[in-house]
Amino acid sequence: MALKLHGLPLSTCTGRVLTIFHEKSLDFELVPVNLPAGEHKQPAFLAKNPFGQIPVLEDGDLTLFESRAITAYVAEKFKDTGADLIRHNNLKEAALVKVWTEAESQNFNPAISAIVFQHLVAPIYGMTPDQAVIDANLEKLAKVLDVYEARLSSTKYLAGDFYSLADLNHLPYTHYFMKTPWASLVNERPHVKAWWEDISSRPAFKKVAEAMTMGQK
Ligand SMILES: N[C@@H](CCC(=O)N[C@@H](CSO)C(=O)NCC(=O)O)C(=O)O
Repeated sequence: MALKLHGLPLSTCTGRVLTIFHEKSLDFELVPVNLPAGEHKQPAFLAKNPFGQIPVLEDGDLTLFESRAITAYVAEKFKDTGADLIRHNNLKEAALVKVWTEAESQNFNPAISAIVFQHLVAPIYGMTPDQAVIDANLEKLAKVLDVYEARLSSTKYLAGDFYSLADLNHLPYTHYFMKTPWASLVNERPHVKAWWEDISSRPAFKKVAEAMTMGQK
């Protein structure tokens, strides 16, 4: 068993890696990390990821952290297995996958992750959601989704007319966002809505989504 993933099934960033594992039908071992007990801040885990966060992937003597770097590694290593997620035979398509993968990390993620944290995660830790933070990030997310709506009116997926790593990296946070009172931000944009329904209905993600609940239905 070469692939050992340290994380939790309900974790968004762990979910990115679990999703590509299923897209490629890879064997792997999921090693739970006890976040409530602070295991991820202990020396043994910090030796794997000095930033003290999940997920971490161990593949033989290679240890990786940062979920998007991990999904890119898996997509490259297993580029001839299962779905082609990085378009390695087409330089232009591969470049557009990189553009929209960065767009997720740099523009989409900061806004959506703040909303999901405040609304779903903070209460788990006994904290009151900060509505001002939510409102500010809803405004940012709306602007990002306007860009997505325009893009998706000309291509089926973000990088082109093919599903790619760029779409995959969006799945976990959007899954939780759709459980918040602001799912209309996606649903009121027809191309974004159709894109979300398409990518979230892929069998690989449906398997992962089953475990992605934070107490709510
Ligand atoms: N940029 C990194 C973020 C990892 C992260 O936030 N991990 C969270 C759980 S993800 O839901 C985490 O480990 N939180 C605990 C903490 O930060 O202390 C990545 O993409 O891997």
